[in-house]
Amino acid sequence: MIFELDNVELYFKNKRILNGIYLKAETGKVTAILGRNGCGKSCLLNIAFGNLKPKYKLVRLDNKPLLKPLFSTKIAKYLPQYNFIPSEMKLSFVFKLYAIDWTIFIENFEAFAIYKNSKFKALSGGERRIIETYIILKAKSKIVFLDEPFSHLSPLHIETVKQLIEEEKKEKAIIISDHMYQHIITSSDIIYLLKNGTTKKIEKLTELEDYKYLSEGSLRS
Ligand SMILES: Nc1ncnc2c1ncn2[C@@H]1O[C@H](COP(=O)(O)OP(=O)(O)OP(=O)(O)O)[C@@H](O)[C@H]1O
Repeated sequence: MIFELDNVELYFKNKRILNGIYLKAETGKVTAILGRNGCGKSCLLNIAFGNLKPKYKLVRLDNKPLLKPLFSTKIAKYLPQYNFIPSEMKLSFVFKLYAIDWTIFIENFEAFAIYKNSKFKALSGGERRIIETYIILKAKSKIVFLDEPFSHLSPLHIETVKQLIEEEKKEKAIIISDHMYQHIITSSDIIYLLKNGTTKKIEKLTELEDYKYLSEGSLRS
């Protein structure tokens, strides 16, 4: 599947946040969006998913315009920055709801075995993030949006999530945004930099320094 987002213009009051956006993601690839705080990455993901209505936008799936919100097609899953699982919900129920195998999850995340009958609120911030990221990555879909999946995770868990992304991308188009640029660089196939409201496709990593997203020499360290 090929997902394209084109011609986006987003304003809040009179402030222009996004203009001249183009983004393409496809099955088998991880497409990343990098950019400074407040540049509009979350807005862009929300627009792509259909949660946020801008002044203009064009979404194409396999070259055909999509005229309804992407979420209504049920082919996409979206991990927001905030927790989306109700705090009173038991983990066993969450896994049943999304038709995800608890046993396989425990093979990857042994320490979570004790939580099967716990409520979501009993977990730490990072543990909640792992559950939500795992569910969004593993649930049935063709397109996955991940807004900051690495934040709050310890290094080993980041590596496990990166492996999951690598496995799931075989059957899905994955679009990811995160500030942990080293992890983005190692786990993505295509990178867009969001700057001054527009996307720039990064052909060489040094462009991240040229466009002042990274300070000079960051890529050498
Ligand atoms: N509902 C809203 N009303 C007004 N302004 C908003 C609203 N949502 C976002 N903004 C503004 O739009 C801009 C982009 O916000 P967004 O959350 O997309 O940034 P971001 O790149 O995801 O930032 P971060 O990396 O810090 O999470 C910011 O200047 C923000 O203040």
